[in-house]
Amino acid sequence: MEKNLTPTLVVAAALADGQGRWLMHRRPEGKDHAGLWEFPGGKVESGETPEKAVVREIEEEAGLLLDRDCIGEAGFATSGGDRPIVILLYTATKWTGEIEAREGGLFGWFSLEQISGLSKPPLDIELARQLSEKEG
Ligand SMILES: Nc1nc2c([nH]c(=O)n2[C@@H]2O[C@H](COP(=O)(O)OP(=O)(O)OP(=O)(O)O)[C@@H](O)[C@H]2O)c(=O)[nH]1
Repeated sequence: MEKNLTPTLVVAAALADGQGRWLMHRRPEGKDHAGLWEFPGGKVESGETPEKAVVREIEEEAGLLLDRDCIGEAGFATSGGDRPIVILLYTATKWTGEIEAREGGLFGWFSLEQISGLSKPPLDIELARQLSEKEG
């Protein structure tokens, strides 16, 4: 049977604290990329727009409700292989709520320079590079 090479669409958000720091999530044990730092987010569900998905994922994962009017496009990255994915990265500057690691793992605020030194999945290296180019 032919392989399904249609990529899974993943959305992620770079939340800005307004002082040059960005929110990163260290993935919990037992998930893909456990222990690595990435931009919080997840898979777009069937019938959902990417913007709606990023708002849903950040609430599910971090307990923060993003203001949809303050979401911007920051970049994207793609991977091939057996399980191809496309990740769209958004910036977010406004939200309500307090950070809570609802699906485990750990959250932290980092400068772009610190982010470049964190252990990240391959696609996040590219996303962080694009974010630095745009916001650095
Ligand atoms: N959320 C997120 N996922 C990323 C990033 N970079 C990256 O390679 N991924 C990969 O993209 C996929 C996203 O899946 P996820 O596990 O976060 O999404 P989800 O919560 O909807 O999935 P679930 O069905 O496993 O609960 C994972 O394989 C993850 O490792 C990133 O910056 N953010």
